[in-house]
Amino acid sequence: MSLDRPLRSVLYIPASKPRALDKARGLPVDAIIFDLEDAVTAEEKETARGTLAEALAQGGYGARMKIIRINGLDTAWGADDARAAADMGADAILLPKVSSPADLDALAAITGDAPLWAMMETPAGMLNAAAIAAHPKLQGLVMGTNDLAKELNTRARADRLPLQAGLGLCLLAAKAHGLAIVDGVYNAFKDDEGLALECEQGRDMGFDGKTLIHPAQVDVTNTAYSPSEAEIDTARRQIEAFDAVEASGQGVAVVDGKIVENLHVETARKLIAQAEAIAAMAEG
Ligand SMILES: CC(C)(COP(=O)(O)OP(=O)(O)OC[C@H]1O[C@@H](n2cnc3c(N)ncnc32)[C@H](O)[C@@H]1OP(=O)(O)O)[C@@H](O)C(=O)NCCC(=O)NCCSC(=O)C[C@H](O)C(=O)O
Ligand SMILES: [Mg+2]
Repeated sequence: MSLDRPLRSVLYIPASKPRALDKARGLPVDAIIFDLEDAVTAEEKETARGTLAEALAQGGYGARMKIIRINGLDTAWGADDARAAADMGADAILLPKVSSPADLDALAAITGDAPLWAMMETPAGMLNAAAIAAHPKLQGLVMGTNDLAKELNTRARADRLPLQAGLGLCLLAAKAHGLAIVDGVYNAFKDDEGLALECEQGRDMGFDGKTLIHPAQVDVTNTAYSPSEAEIDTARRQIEAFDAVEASGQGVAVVDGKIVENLHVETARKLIAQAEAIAAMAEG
């Protein structure tokens, strides 16, 4: 069920803010999370639902993936959000604070066949990541690193050492079940250097992209999560070299002093496909 679309930049937009909802129509993001949860005050929850329904009915979001984050089903708004979201024509519905597959069962009982995504941001969610990722309606995981840090009572560190166990468990669960997985937000939205470092760490770890809170974070993130020219060049040379040795009956090529086997060629082909998908996305 792996998604073949780019998910480098996944921008949260408070569903209560018409100006931000409009601005996103022109931003080069791969996906949008229309947020009814934490970015919306209790007083605005009901009206935000209507504002979002209007914005989505109006359209204009192009090829960007449209994900609606509802409130938890244990809140006063969750069930109504879920019913409304199922009718808004989004690509997925995102449930916050998923701690077990039963949370997704409860949502699916309301939303029927709609594809689901899960926020991974509780200690129980980390421990149950494999069972959550196996849910038949689930297509993607979003790391909620702010909530996770709060629950774990960690202190913020640039290397995110206190979060690594949780990030790793969720990555393993997503990969084992062919799900998309995007990293948590970087709160200091004016700090491009810190964001670039965190993106690089996330990409090295295997995330498909990063969630964002402000338009100023989009370009840094898209660049960090796109294959570079050097990576594309190496991938092409690996494919060519392997094709050549294979034609002569051998199974191992050497490129830049490193061996290239079948599995490396698979990775290289995936990287080229990713670059092509990004180019197609840019063309709209
Ligand atoms: C962080 C902000 C409150 C800053 O808002 P503001 O001061 O209005 O920013 P700017 O004046 O710099 O905005 C410039 C223009 O950009 C538009 N804008 C701002 N943010 C967004 C956005 N997210 N999407 C689209 N457009 C946006 C403004 O409207 C301005 O437009 P214009 O006037 O036309 O030039 C604000 O950025 C914000 O609210 N961000 C979202 C915060 C949010 O979504 N939080 C919840 C998600 S994070 C989370 O929950 C993580 C997870 O659950 C966890 O546990 O980790
Ligand atoms: Mg959260």
